[in-house]
Amino acid sequence: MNNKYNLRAIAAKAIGQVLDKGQSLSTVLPELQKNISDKDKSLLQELCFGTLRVLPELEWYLQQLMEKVLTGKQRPLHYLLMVGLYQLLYTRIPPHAAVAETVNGAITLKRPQMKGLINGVMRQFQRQQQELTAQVQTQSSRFLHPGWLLKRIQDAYPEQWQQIVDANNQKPPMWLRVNRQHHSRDEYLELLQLAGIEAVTHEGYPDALRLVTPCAVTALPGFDAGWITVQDASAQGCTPLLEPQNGEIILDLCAAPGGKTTHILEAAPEAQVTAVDVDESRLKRVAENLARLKQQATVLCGDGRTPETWSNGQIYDRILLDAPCSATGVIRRHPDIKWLRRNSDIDELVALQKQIIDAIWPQLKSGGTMVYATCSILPEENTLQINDFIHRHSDAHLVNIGTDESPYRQNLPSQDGGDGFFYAKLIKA
Ligand SMILES: C[S@@+](CC[C@H](N)C(=O)[O-])C[C@H]1O[C@@H](n2cnc3c(N)ncnc32)[C@H](O)[C@@H]1O
Repeated sequence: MNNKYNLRAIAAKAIGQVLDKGQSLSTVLPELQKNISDKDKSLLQELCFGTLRVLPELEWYLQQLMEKVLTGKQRPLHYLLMVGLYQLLYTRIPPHAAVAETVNGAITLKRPQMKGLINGVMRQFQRQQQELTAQVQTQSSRFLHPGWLLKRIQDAYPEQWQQIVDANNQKPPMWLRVNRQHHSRDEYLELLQLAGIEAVTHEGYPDALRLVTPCAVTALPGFDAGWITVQDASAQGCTPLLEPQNGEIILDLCAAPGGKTTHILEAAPEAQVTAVDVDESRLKRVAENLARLKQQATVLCGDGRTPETWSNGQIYDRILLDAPCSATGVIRRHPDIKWLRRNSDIDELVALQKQIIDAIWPQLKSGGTMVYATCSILPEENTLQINDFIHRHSDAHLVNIGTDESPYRQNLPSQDGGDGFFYAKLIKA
């Protein structure tokens, strides 16, 4: 046992902050990861992301194993038990170590008197594991999604919903975007091979490489020098559709943390790019990403609904609007989304997207291109949103980037492919 800290107790705290306080794991984890070793950081991440990924399953086991689930002041121990069961089910940690560390977590959580209970529940689970894991397969909790979201996915994709849910429940692949200012994708693939790192290409995304086994960025050749960026393949689809050209004035609206700003500048280094986002703290990451890639852009804090407050009347040649959305296409990367989002959020997000796209459209020049993108798979935020926009704007012409059936492109998450993502391309008359 580590005397300095107990990782299971830290994971239980993180899960409590997500479920009880509505905070995202990406906000909570950096603070809790301070003062722990790099090796332990990755185990902590695995425990937190993994537990939140399979939460309904763990909840169901605890309901079977305990007469009354722990509430109130004892609630952190409920989360500790979840972390404990997750280890037994989904990690290679030897079961005796998983049990011992979880039991010790009760001391760190200042409930030493509960050690016996934790030990008892964990051991009972071990005894009944086979039976319980078979039974859970007959429960709706096996889909690992909240009921409202499952229903929305089923309604929107009656044929494909099961595939989508399966993909959401997987661990995400790690995709890289090769900076073509330094190397072609195939040159970088060779550098990876020389470093003993296996990767594969994607036929739809010319700059993308998927690592067969995810690894730390520090192990990747030239990460600090900006040779590559970690970015999902689908997110890499925006820039080729935007077709940025050197010398053009381009707006990247809703830009933080800058994944697409930097891609635009890799494709058109002489473009004048303005990156705007409403969230000041997220904008710091845009500046950091630009610095790592040695790129220049104007970075502004502003609300997309009120461009008159920050744009100075500027008219743009091209606009990328990567709209705030439900993030239902990236659940495998952020499993906490399933427990942070509410059904009522969707209507609010649809209203916000509508306000932003309506407000920014007048800032696009005649003949200019706008790409509207989301990492959502819900039609309300995507096809229906843009259909509605086109009906209200006679000067908006849709470019067919999809199929004979639909002019849009809707990617669904897939195990070896990209995240769920939507793109629409509009030209202004
Ligand atoms: C999908 S994320 C953007 C990801 C980013 N484009 C990238 O590639 O790294 C959506 C962003 O919209 C921003 N946002 C939300 N509401 C906004 C608003 N009213 N005006 C401008 N930005 C907003 C959020 O702060 C968030 O950073």
